Amino acid sequence: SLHPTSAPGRRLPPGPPGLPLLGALPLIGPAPHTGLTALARKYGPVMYLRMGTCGAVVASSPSAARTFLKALDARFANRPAVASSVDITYGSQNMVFANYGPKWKLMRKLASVHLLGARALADWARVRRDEAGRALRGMAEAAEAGRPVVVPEVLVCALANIVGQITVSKRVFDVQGDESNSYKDMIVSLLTGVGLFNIGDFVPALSWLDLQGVQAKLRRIHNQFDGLITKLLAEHAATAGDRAREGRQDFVDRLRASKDDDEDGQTITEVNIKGLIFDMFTAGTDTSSIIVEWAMVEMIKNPSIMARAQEEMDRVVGHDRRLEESDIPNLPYLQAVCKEAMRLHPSTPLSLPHFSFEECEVDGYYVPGNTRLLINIWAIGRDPSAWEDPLEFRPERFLSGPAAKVDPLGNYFELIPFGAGRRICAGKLAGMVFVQYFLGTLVHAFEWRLPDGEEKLDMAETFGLAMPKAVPLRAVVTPRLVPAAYA
Ligand code: HEM
Repeated sequence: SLHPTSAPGRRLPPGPPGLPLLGALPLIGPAPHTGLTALARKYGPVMYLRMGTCGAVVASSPSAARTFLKALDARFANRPAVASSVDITYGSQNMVFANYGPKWKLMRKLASVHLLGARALADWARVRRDEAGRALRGMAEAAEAGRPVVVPEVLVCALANIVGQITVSKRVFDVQGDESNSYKDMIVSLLTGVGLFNIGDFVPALSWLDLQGVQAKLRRIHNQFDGLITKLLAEHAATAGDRAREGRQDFVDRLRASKDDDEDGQTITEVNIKGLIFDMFTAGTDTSSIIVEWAMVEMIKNPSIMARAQEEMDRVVGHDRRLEESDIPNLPYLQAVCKEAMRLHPSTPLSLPHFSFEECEVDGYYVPGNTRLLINIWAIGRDPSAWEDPLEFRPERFLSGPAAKVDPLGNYFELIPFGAGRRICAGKLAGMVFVQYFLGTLVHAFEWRLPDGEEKLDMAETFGLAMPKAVPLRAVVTPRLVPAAYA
């Protein structure tokens, strides 16, 4: 049998019985993070679910996450082979879906050295500042014209332009002429595609129920996205001379230059380069935007939190200039708001799926080989035994008391928006900067209110891989700084 429950001494972790063919899938429901949270209340923080042909363990408490992402980290450091990874990520030749091995290690190292590590991040601060400035100008224009701003659109545009510039020296949302729309469309369908294909990662039931439609969409998105990357790379090659003259290398230039740097006999291929560009656009834009959007929603809902954040900024930054990244260390309340948004609204509520090829023992239970691991980051952030009044948005909890020492970077298992262990988010430092800098900039530069007649905030979540607000936040903004700060 695929599930050797009856073997002596092989007791699986507790879990729901489920149906013969689908296993526990029908019990999870359309919003898997909440469905799995409800199941964990019944079966405990380490659960085993039979799902079709492949079982899954689900970790739903800080200590269960520690068990899997610390003690058993290496064993579970692979990714399951799912339709999405095969169809959309060049057969898992990117970083996000690569199994734990020397090629993954090399891609992670190169991404850290050239793009995402602390030094590389400091190198391209200018790009972030420039894009934040453009976003501010666009919003100030909307304010003048009496138009509401759509927060996730502003953010995704800025973040995709940042990622485009640092990877291939291109502002993907700002191409002149006819090309502009097709770039935009491709990026947008790519981003919605992320949600789409990842439903299948976690809940094969959904792709099982709509198998044909999903597969067809996946292939369409892959072709569109591959077309975009191919085009970006062709333009990149055509402009290589200009960049060489200006001494300005982007990520792809640096990857190409490192091609002879074999590590364990590994070489970065052209397909790996495409896969890495794919990773940066998909993993690097929506994730940060979602957290900033939810933080804005919570602050508009709780005016006293908005007021306290603005007070702090007015004291530290003033009204004569816009907020800079160098101000962030002096803005502890802003930092606390970001942590609280990451706790209640983690952008990937079930992280990314991990996978173990080999069997192992967990807390005296037997976990078979070829098992997926799901970490319910969403449930962990709301765990009542780890958090006081877990459902309340209260940034103050990070200023004093037991949570004051907690950071979200994988060191404290009660707050792991980026995951933890060796597969922790490769862009966690970039994600922190994006969230703090863009949220800070938006809150410092404008007063916020909901459009007339739309004063009721809809808090519904959508679930794909990522968890955006179901209804994008639209708001009316009024500048609160001197005009020169928006120039
Ligand atoms: C606040 C923003 C972000 C959040 C909350 C976030 C969250 C996550 C999570 C939960 C994972 C899965 C960890 C695991 O498998 O255990 C992940 C993986 C990853 N993230 Fe992020 N992320 C963010 C921003 C970024 C950015 C800005 C980039 C790059 C530009 C990025 C690149 C990646 C990559 C490449 C992986 C795969 C790592 C691997 O498989 O080894 N992320 N992220």
